[in-house]
Amino acid sequence: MKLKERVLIAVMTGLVLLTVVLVLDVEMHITNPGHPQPPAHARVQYAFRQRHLQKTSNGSREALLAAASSGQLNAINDDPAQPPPAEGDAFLGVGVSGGREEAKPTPTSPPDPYTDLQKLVFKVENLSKKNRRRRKHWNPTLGELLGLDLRENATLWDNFHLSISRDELYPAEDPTVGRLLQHVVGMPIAHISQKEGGTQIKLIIEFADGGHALFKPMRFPREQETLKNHFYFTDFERHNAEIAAYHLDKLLGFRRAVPTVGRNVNITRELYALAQGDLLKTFFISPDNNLCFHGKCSYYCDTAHAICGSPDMIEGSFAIFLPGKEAAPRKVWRHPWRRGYHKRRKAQWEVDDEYCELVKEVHPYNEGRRLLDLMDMAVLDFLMGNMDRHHYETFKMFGNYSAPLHLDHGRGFGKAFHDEISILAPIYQCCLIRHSTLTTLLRFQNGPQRLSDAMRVSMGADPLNPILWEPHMRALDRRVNIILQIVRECINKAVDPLHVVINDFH
Ligand SMILES: Nc1ncnc2c1ncn2[C@@H]1O[C@H](COP(=O)(O)OP(=O)(O)OP(=O)(O)O)[C@@H](O)[C@H]1O
Ligand SMILES: [Mn+2]
Repeated sequence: MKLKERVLIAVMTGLVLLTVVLVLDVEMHITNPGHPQPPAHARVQYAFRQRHLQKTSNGSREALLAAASSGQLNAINDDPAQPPPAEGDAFLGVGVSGGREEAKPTPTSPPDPYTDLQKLVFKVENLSKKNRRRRKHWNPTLGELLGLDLRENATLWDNFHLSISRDELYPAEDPTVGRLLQHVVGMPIAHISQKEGGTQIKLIIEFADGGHALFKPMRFPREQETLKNHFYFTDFERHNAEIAAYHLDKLLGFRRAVPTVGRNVNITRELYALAQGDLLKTFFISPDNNLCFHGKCSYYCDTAHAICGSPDMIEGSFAIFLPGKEAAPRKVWRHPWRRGYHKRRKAQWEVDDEYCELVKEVHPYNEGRRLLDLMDMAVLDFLMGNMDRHHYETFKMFGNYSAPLHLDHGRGFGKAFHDEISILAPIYQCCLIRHSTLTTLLRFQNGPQRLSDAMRVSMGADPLNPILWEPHMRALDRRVNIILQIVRECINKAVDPLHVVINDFH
């Protein structure tokens, strides 16, 4: 093509593009006659300035709330850039997840049904039926221990708190949790404050009805993986991991993770308008005109790592708050398989294959359910790739035979293509697994509903669905198989397989 022709084509293309832009512009004016909507970014700036002026001229809480209710701070509609929650069946469909869906590889060989493990599970079951000395299992609730009855008109919050039992945070079939999570998605926010302790920013949200939740904001899109040169202890927290972990823990039958739900938050109206003190000082408008904040904490609470809206809408996870520490104090335990939290130092369990023998000797792992609970925790953490299990907590009131709480999963689901086998160290070093957990894993291995299918259904109810990037879903199924392989190896080398698979009636 000659130069002259090329120039001509370029000019023509330019003209066509200009016409398209003009037509679109005219159309926008036609659809909004008389109500020229300022662009969303401009509205954010306006609201930010309003709040800033309010703060400097009159710092009183009343003035701020008045400003908020008068609409000055409510000038922003819900962000049109944020799509509405996906339809109920969207999670089943293909291609609805913004390109996250990928073609599933066809398996080359059928999955191993682990018939050897199935037979063993069956045997353990029969044996426990035979020597059924099954004393009535004592499983009190917080309500019972505190002497507080659940009245007819009890709030959903009270219902949840008082029904927490020694064995689990919520009963399997109870509708309260589902209702409470729905409630949290719609409830107006009344107060916010930063949660002290912990490394990354978290807000305590107080709702208009007095209930509380722990809010972790979104930092990255779902497909972003843990940065290659980051350790587990410098990894950024992921709000969607908190949500997914709740569903995973529930599907595994543990019910030890705090119920958590996703919600879109308007930073201007729901955070900035309510922020105070040091937190308020960290709000700013980014060069791209988005409303940001970073709060105060020991990791990533600075301008370079701010949480930014689009332009002021942001996703976050809302974990139902546990009962106050005054009413139901908790005990914090150091996890025996805690990692080094240091860029060079290793923990003892990483260099000592006999480490479990030491753990088995010490309280509270030398009796009761706790050692098996650590095996369950390893299953949960391995499935989501969580290496950040440094401590765990229990309710003091339930004593040493209570289930541990599964808290803090923000660093799960960071590497979809890497399976971190060392997370299973408690299992392969102790060669121990709870009978009910092994049964559940075999069920997911053999279907008809695989773990990823069950997760898809369960998380489909969340307003921020899809919660996980597809490769993480495939990782779940792959990792079920890995756990079963490791249990098989344990059984093959065990003197007595009945010392590996334990039925403790939980
Ligand atoms: N739902 C909840 N209700 C009440 N307290 C909670 C809840 N979730 C977490 N906490 C408390 O807040 C602490 C910090 O939360 P979390 O561990 O999620 O944050 P973090 O920044 O990851 O902390 P860390 O850096 O210590 O791992 C927890 O150890 C726990 O005691
Ligand atoms: Mn953490």
